Amino acid sequence: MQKNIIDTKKLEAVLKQAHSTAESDQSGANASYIPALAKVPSNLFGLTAVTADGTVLETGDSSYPFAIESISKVFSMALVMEAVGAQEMLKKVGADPTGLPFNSVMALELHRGKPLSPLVNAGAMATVSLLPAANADEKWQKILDGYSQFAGHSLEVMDAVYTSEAATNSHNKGIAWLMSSYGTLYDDPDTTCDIYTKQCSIAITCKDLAVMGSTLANGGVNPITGKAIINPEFLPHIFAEMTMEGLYGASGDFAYTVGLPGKSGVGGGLLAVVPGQLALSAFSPRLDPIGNSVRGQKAMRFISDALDLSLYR
Ligand SMILES: NC(=O)CC[C@H](N)C(=O)O
Repeated sequence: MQKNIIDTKKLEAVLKQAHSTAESDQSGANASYIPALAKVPSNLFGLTAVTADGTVLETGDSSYPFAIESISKVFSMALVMEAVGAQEMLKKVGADPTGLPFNSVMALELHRGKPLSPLVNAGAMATVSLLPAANADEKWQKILDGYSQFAGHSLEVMDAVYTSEAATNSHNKGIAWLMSSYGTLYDDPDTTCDIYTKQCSIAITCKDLAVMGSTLANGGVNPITGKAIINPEFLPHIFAEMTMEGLYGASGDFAYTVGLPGKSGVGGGLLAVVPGQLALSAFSPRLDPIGNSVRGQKAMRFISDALDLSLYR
């Protein structure tokens, strides 16, 4: 694929400026509906950029492990498209914003159980349910291996987060069962919700996240390991969906101000991708009311402005 590699000296300087600009913002709060996430030190803040030719630039707390949470939805979407194709994803899960919170039951009710997007909880569980596997263990292994390939090394579940989330995920279980009642979930609801919960509990660092994103930026080839992880034909669908629903009710705001496909997680992670060029990641646990990292969004806005990265220019 055509690469247009950015000036890394400039990128490094901008990353540092973005960090010091966004750092003063102490607004927002850790996610508290998952008790383990409430305990993460709120003041942590890391930023990383990985270019499509594998240069890694980091600043702040970029090697602190945190839970991937909803950013996982992007990588499960990729793995499942690889297995069942883009048309099947579109037909069974959808590709539209819900206009409602990420765990909205009403969004499902309004569309006869169709989740609309693989990037909301319902759609992410539908996505997991579509992954072909002989049993739950094999399915989980496929997901964990797939994410590890994106990151370029073996990833692991954060047990404290998984235990905490599994003990408090009755709302997600309800969503899985509701989809099952509509015929829009394609595997056992409890098993599917459990695998989804586990995928959300995978530990990553800011650097891991930017490497995972750079694999998307680099035509599906991990620029660090050189391994082809995903067929490039799926990338435009992933980027489109990240743009439409990656930050839920703030996706439009993010497209308007940053102009890049993005994805947030309630663990405080945020990913943005410049196709063909680089991926940017942020980690800062304080979230806005929608569930997106406050400093992460601020930093991405700063970097996009400074380097003129919006895809809509
Ligand atoms: N937006 C998020 O990161 C939500 C993920 C979280 N695991 C949940 O299901 O609620």
